[in-house]
Amino acid sequence: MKLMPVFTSEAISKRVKELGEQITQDYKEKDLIVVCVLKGAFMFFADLVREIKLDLEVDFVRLSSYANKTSSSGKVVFSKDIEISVEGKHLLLVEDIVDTGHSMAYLKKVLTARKAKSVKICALIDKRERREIDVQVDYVGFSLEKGFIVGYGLDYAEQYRNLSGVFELKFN
Ligand SMILES: O=P(O)(O)OC[C@H]1O[C@H](OP(=O)(O)OP(=O)(O)O)[C@H](O)[C@@H]1O
Ligand code: HPA
Ligand SMILES: [Mg+2]
Repeated sequence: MKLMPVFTSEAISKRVKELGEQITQDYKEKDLIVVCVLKGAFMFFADLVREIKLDLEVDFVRLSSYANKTSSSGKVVFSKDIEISVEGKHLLLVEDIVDTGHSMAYLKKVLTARKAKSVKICALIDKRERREIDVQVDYVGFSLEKGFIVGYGLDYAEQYRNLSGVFELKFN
């Protein structure tokens, strides 16, 4: 296996700053909860919330997909739910990558049903090729057509999450 550089840590931090500025503008005077989708988003989330210059709350969710990783059946459940009551609050879901779209579609549906005032999605990477559900990614760090991506929180078999940059994993 080989790691091919895709985004350097410098490029990521520049983009995270821009996203933070945009989010800061959009959520002025609003009750905001920023939700980290574990585990992959932990690093992006930690950097992003520091670039959002607003009073906000943070919470964490973990989803587990019953699907095997190559062909998603779209079955998603919580393995850790958020703890803050979302009713009347604006939620920003922070993801590392949107791939088939099932995880975000599920989370958005469930949290909207709990009467959140709004539910938006911020993803470091919007990967288009395998999308199965049309889910709107409101804040996109980077768009990619395809490739298996690791680093900056993203894993392959739980490895590579601690890399500072983003890489494409080449299997041959
Ligand atoms: O758009 P989808 O096809 O639903 O896939 C995207 C999700 O899958 C990965 O999570 P994973 O289940 O690997 O958990 P992890 O974040 O703990 O690695 C990734 O981090 C996203 O959360
Ligand atoms: O490209 C990816 N990398 C890591 N995890 C993922 N989960 C869905 N797609 C990916
Ligand atoms: Mg993973």
